[in-house]
Amino acid sequence: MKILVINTGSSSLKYQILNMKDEKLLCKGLVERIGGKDAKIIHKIDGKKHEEVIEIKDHEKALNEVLKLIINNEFGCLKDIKEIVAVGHRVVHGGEKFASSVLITNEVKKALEENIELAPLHNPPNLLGIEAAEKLLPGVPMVGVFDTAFHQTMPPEAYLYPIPYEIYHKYKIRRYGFHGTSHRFVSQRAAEILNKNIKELKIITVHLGNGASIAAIDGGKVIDTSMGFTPLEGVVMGTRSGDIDPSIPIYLIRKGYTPDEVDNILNKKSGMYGLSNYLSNDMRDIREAKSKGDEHCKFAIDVYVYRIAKYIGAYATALGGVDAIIFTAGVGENSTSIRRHVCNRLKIFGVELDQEKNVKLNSSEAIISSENSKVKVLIVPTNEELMIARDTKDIISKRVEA
Ligand SMILES: Nc1ncnc2c1ncn2[C@@H]1O[C@H](COP(=O)(O)OP(=O)(O)O)[C@@H](O)[C@H]1O
Ligand SMILES: CC(=O)OP(=O)(O)O
Ligand SMILES: [Mg+2]
Repeated sequence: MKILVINTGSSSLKYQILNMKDEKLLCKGLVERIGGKDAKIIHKIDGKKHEEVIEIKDHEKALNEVLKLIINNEFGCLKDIKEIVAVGHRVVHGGEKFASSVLITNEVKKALEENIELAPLHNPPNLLGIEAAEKLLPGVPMVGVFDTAFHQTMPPEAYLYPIPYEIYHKYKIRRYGFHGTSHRFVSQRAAEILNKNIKELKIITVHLGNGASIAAIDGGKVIDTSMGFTPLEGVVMGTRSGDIDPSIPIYLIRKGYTPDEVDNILNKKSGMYGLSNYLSNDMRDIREAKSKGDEHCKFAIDVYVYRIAKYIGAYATALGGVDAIIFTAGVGENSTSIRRHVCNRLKIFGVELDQEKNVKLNSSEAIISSENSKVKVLIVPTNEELMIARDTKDIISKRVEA
């Protein structure tokens, strides 16, 4: 059973083909700079990389190029596109409607369109990806897997903002939470690694990618998470501010900035990029500059770490204890120093890293706390695509049975 997984951004499309008989990854890739004359396709199969730079005007053309590569004699992983039995799509905002993955129907698409306003950066490209796949793979069932779904178990005390109810009801302004597919994958995997029933575990998952979020998971269910109404709230991210005083945007607008300009500053020019004085949004560049004495980059890392530790402290309280802390995504999986700095601030909870394991087992799936640590600390590489493929397989199998 071969499944195509698609994750579309506003100017990018990531894809994977998995054989769900044994969950083997057959090929994967990324199209960047969709909409431009110099779009780039990076396609990988069996550790080999194939790159193309061509003009790609929209998501449909991008997917068309991807499908051509997938069946290419030299770089492909399928003989015929008809081998794809289903497509799983990452959809960022499912609103209050979707607490689990669904077969995509016209009604589901309508509901997604209604959610566009809630996630203007993420949902429109997700819909474009669905429409492109429907056109190019007619009749193939499609499944939507929502970033928000895993967080739908949050209690009202965590998802309600202290603003008038009429605003919540009228505009659906509440905490939704994102990266749910990743938090779900790594928490379940951590329970397996620890050889424990997830129902007995209090876990804090720390997803530090370009976007970043933290979740408090009690017995397998999310009770709180740091992203909110949109993926802008919470910890410091690559280019997003995370938590700030809500008066700041109002103040800037009164000073003459337009709402779009403020939106652009907070989503694209803030976070590590803003704090590093526009050096980079990439932790590797910031670390390097810090080691050469760049002050802005030193502060950027200090703020980044401090805020992550603050959230973990708050979530340990929310959970009434913590058994395991899981680091995942680009920074969480690959930055030994960020994990070290964060854990150094968590000694009050009995967190103790095994410094040697933290370095030696970097980027792999591993327990990196010391024998004496009261809290287990793990690195679990995330795999949102595998989770999406699993959900897609489950849903279409049920559909065939019914
Ligand atoms: N070796 C590394 N050390 C530190 N940070 C890294 C390393 N490799 C990747 N990263 C960070 O991970 C980020 C990308 O994370 P990723 O989870 O792939 O993000 P996204 O899925 O949001 O694009 C990069 O911007 C970079 O900051
Ligand atoms: C929801 C979100 O922030 O996703 P990403 O990290 O892919 O930008
Ligand atoms: Mg990601």
